[in-house]
Amino acid sequence: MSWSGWTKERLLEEAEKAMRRAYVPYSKFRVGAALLDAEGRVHHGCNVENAAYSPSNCAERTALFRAIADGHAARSFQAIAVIGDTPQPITPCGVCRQVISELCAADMPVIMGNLQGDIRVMTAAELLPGAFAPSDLNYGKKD
Ligand SMILES: O=c1ccn([C@H]2C[C@H](O)[C@@H](CO)O2)c(=O)[nH]1
Ligand SMILES: [Zn+2]
Repeated sequence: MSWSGWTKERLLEEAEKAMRRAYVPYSKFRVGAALLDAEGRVHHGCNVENAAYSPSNCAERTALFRAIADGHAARSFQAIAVIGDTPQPITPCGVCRQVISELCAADMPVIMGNLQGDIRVMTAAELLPGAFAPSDLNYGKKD
């Protein structure tokens, strides 16, 4: 079994639990994420909005930042599942794609789902070809 015994469906169930905890007074659009770490444990994330709108954080970034803050190494994660009440499997926003591209391995699966049970899987690299990368920061620097 892949992913420490977890399946896409069970990770999406965990993401759906997190979805219920979303703080979304403005959009009323709940999103949940479940990030699987190297030890097979799940870190939940939900979207957390703000009256000033731009400080709002997506479910995917909440889960990733939470796991990093808990001491998990960047690019050590096995998978992330994301779910929303969308007609097709939910698709991460551009900001989250950029964060996923830095904090997850290029071949890490991103499992996208909706409440009807539709599932789509893409790798982190497929979600953001040409991402701005840490190596771009140092290009051309003398020391
Ligand atoms: O993949 C996504 C897409 C959107 N949102 C959030 C941002 C905002 O709070 C609400 C509406 O865009 O959904 C996520 O958390 N993840
Ligand atoms: Zn996002």
